Amino acid sequence: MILELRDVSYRYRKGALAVDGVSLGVAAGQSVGLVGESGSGKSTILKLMLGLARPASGTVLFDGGELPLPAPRRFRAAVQTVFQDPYSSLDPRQRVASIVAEPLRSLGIARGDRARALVAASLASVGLDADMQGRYPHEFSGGQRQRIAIARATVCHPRLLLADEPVSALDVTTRIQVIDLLAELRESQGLSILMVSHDLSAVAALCEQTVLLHRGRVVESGATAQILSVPREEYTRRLVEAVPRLPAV
Ligand SMILES: Nc1ncnc2c1ncn2[C@@H]1O[C@H](COP(=O)(O)OP(=O)(O)OP(=O)(O)O)[C@@H](O)[C@H]1O
Repeated sequence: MILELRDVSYRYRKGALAVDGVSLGVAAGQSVGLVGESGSGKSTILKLMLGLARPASGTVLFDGGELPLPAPRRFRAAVQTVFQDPYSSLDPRQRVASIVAEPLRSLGIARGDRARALVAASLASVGLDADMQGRYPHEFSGGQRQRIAIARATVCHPRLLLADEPVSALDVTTRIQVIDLLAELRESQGLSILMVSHDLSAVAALCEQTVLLHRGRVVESGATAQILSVPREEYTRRLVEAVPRLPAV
């Protein structure tokens, strides 16, 4: 496993358990969807996986060893993130080239010509022209902004991408394009993906494995196709029924 939670629990101050004995992991080459209704604990699990919160009990493992906090550089080079809102996640004062180069700078991976070449390659891999590098985020649509965010997250060739509702803020057509792009990067770069979503159809289109959360607990996990075709839990059935039209898995 690249990243794994083992029997992890977490409680916000004065609150009930937001994450209650959760075990899940992403192995090399795997794509996992983390699905659940609002408040089920998805964001908290992402924080725990990123080393941004310390579990009350249980262990977060990176490459089989306990993840030290703060997360070390080798973790940050291996695990990158894409967030839901492509409008707030890109610094409006920076040009695209500088935004995409950020992980190369902060992780000390590359500078100068080498960095420029990596940025150009990363933009090409998400379908953006090299001449867009000098522009600012406000000049782009939501879908293009999410492509820029994905270029930034993959410029340092991470092994695992944690995507937090990456298509929820996009319209339906753009959603499909961004999911297709993530699937393409998974194939071409051998990228593992953990996608958090409340939308089972997005998960069905990208993730072979699904983990279903309800009130901080895992209620189902396994092959996505299996979970969608034979939902065992009433909660899963409700989520499946809430999806208007599922693409073929
Ligand atoms: N900062 C916080 N302080 C106290 N309680 C919190 C905090 N953040 C989340 N919670 C609680 O923890 C539980 C899990 O929330 P979490 O945000 O992880 O769920 P989620 O599945 O990501 O929801 P959403 O889809 O709405 O983002 C909820 O009961 C929530 O109210």
